[in-house]
Amino acid sequence: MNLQMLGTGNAFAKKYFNTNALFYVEGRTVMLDCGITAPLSLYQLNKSFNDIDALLISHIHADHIGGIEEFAFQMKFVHKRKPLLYVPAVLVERLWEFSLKGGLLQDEFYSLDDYFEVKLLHEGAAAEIVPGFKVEPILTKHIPNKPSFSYFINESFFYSADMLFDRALLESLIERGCRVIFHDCQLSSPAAVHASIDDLLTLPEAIQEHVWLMHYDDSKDEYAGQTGRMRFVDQHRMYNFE
Ligand SMILES: O=c1ccn([C@@H]2O[C@@H]3COP(=O)(O)O[C@H]3[C@H]2O)c(=O)[nH]1
Ligand SMILES: [Zn+2]
Ligand SMILES: [Zn+2]
Repeated sequence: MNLQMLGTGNAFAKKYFNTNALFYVEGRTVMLDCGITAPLSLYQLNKSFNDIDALLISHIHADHIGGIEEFAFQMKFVHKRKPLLYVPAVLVERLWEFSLKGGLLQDEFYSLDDYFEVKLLHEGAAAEIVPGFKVEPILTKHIPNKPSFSYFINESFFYSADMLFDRALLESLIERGCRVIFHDCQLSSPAAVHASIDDLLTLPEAIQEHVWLMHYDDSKDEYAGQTGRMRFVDQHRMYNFE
């Protein structure tokens, strides 16, 4: 499985773009989250939305879903194809009603299904969304009463969406065979709605070695050497994890 981040920054980052990912698996491309900066990042990589086979979303904040209107319009009117959209069932109505409907609703196009082949995911139920790419949605704490999902991929790779520090979850994933943890972070403390670097530094070094930090702000370089055994993920770099 190859992985390339469209961005590695937080919601307000200007240097690193929004934390959104491209997974390349057996000739297919899965996008995990499509934020405001995703269209420009794809363009910089010389890619188009037509290169995406499936979109998977974590939660409803613009740095994770703000690029979907352009994705939908480009697929309908430029590329004339309906891509797969995998969305946790609990998010599907609010994704349309509270976010996308304002732009996408027009005569003849009344719902998400008019733009996407919508497939529902369920918490804790792993689903092979393209061959060789199995995702287990895990409901993780982010904003009170606002569902947000992280994904355990192929029982070996954990991708936090936006989540508060959860030591017990990370320990249980390692016990289940997780070897790579891509985790959002807040560089400064105390953390409000993410895991702070200080939170993550309380993990034993044996777990820190598996942790790659993403969703950081534009002051990231000031934290070089202050992240224990944890490494920062770089935008647009190709990573291979088997
Ligand atoms: O209760 C709240 C809600 C939001 N926020 C900020 O807005 C951002 C929205 O995107 P995000 O989830 O990546 O990060 C969030 C935070 O930076 C916050 O600090 N406290
Ligand atoms: Zn975010
Ligand atoms: Zn968020």
